[in-house]
Amino acid sequence: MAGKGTTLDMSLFYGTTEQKQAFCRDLLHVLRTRGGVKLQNHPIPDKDIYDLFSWTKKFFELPLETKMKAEHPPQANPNRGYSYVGLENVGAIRRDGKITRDIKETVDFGSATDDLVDNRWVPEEDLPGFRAFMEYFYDKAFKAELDILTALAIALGVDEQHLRSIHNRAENEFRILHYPAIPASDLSDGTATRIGEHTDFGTITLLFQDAVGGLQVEDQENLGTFRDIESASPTDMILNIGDSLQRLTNDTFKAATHRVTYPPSIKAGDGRILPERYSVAYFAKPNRQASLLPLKEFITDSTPCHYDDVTAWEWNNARIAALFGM
Ligand SMILES: O=C(O)CCC(=O)C(=O)O
Ligand SMILES: [Fe+2]
Repeated sequence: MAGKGTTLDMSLFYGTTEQKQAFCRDLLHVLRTRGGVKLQNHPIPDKDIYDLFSWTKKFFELPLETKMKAEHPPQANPNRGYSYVGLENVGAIRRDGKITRDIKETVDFGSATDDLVDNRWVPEEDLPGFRAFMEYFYDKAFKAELDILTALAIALGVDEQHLRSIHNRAENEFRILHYPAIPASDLSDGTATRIGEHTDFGTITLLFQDAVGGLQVEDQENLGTFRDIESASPTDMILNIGDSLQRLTNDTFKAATHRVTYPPSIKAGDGRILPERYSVAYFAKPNRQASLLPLKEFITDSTPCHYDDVTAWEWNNARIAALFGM
């Protein structure tokens, strides 16, 4: 297998025909068994990712009243703008009905050319250059997304053009996250965490994290077992499968449950402070009007269709409403 374990070298995708085939095959294998994969030498330049983290930090370091100028509405839609600690609780979607608070603050963005909802920005003079950089990065991530979708289409033997065409409007969501420093003991009774267990709603998520750690993904071959995903560098791209790809592939891919908790080196009883953590997630989604009915390649006599027909937008809205306790 090319690459080590859960890390793959995406430059192979741009190499010879054999290298490209091997990369696609390995990508499929790791995603199906582990639920997530780390990509190195992917098409987003390292400098852009270092700049992304530096802008992210600058945003969250603004005074609260400045950040609130770009406030996320108190309800799920439109999912745009700044959510202060406590506004959104991913754990609210737990099946047992209990709420676990997420100790995080976030900003959600969409495409700059989205014709349905506008982004919410702090005034340019409060953080000059932030908006231009975020719009630039959104585009870079979109191009990387299309190449990864092509690789998945090749690996799965599905129509590459079709998969790309149902993602061609870039109706994606992009989020920067800051987990403030907190005493490890705050997480010990289960009423609070960094981000509760969940699956993402879209097709694939491209995730970047700093060196703090704490991200865990459920192993697809040992459900209930979560593996720590650590990045050698913030430029590592962590790729997860979301609900929409599970539906489109009729459960060939399962959406990977993940969460963020203590870094591996810190335990609840340590009396230590969890250092602050920054991460960035790019949620690639099908076009809002695209059907999430499984693709024809995944429906056979022995594997009937597992899902009803819903549009990507209907699915997104049903899932996101739960995060705001609606
Ligand atoms: O912070 C992270 O590493 C994960 C964030 C995440 O899972 C999300 O925002 O959906
Ligand atoms: Fe997530």
